[in-house]
Amino acid sequence: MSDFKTLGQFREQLQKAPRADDSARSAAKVRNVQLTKPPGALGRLEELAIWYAGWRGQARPRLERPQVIVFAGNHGVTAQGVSAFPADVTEQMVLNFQAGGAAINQLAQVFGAQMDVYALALDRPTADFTAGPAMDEAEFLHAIATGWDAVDAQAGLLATGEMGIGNTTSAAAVACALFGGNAEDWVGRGTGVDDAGLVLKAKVVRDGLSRNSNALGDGLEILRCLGGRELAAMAGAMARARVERIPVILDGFICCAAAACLDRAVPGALDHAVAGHRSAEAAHGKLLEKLGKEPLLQLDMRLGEGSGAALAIGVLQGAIACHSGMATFAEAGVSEG
Ligand SMILES: O=C(O)c1ccc[n+]([C@@H]2O[C@H](COP(=O)([O-])O)[C@@H](O)[C@H]2O)c1
Ligand SMILES: Cc1cc2nc[nH]c2cc1C
Repeated sequence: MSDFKTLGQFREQLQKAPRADDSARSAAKVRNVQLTKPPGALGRLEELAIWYAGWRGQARPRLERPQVIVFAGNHGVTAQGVSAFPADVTEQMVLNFQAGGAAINQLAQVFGAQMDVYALALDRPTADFTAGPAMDEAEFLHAIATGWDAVDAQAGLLATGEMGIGNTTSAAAVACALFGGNAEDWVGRGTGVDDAGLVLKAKVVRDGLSRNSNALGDGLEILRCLGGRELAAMAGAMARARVERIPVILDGFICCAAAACLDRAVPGALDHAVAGHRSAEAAHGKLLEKLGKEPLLQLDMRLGEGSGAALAIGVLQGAIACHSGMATFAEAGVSEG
């Protein structure tokens, strides 16, 4: 169980988290070149399997017990009309997740993942960040701790997803605070706002940054002041996974904005994470570039919920199955080139 009394304690856990196992990684590399295929013929699957082997500390790993966690939160900033959908949809979708009716339920099931859903104080939206910080420190720490505790320490993989009407505005503000540029560079259509909605979102992001200008020097402060509970919980879950050496697959724009705050707070904090997909949200590609992560999939999805990350579980399963299951040239009696 987490017992963070201060943000400093959380940061400290992340700073002292273990790194990947270099000897398992090296052994996996040696195995990779012996497998019955032309060198490099499995493309990015090869590096993916080696990355996974390093984090799990096994040269010939199996992917067992993948976990998908969906965190839901409500945002005070929705009162400004930044989403194409009403804020009530957050709670309605949580009921849908719990009943098994959402896209993420189907995808988690297809890839054999356990799926957990956490609704964070939906009846108490965060404060509108154009008027002040979205969360106070206690609320923020509580959301981080919820994410931290939600991770199954026995899981072999974590995919983090979210649900929160208004959260593409929050994520755009976070990204703009972290990486600079104009608000227009970071806002997108989210659930489907029109051109006027885009203009409004950019103004809201600008207002949020100027109202919280004293917070912009630190990744965790940016997440507290401009993020939301579901973003904080995703960051908490990713941090816990890092401590447990559980590899992570990142989802869309909102998930990556939360992740970027961790990376800013503790450089290298995302070394155990790969980008599951590039979503259709306008600035997701740019955010992934800032993170130095090449997405595994690009299917024009813009759902959130962890759906892109869940699909990428299948890619990782394929990579690991080949790496660990294939015969070597020597075993199969196949001539090397
Ligand atoms: O994952 C993405 O890149 C993504 C892009 C656009 C929208 N979403 C989802 O849509 C919701 C936020 O959209 P909005 O328009 O209410 O800000 C939230 O529940 C997200 O899961 C997610
Ligand atoms: C229906 C609906 C489902 C979602 N899932 C994630 N974000 C969402 C937003 C809406 C509006």
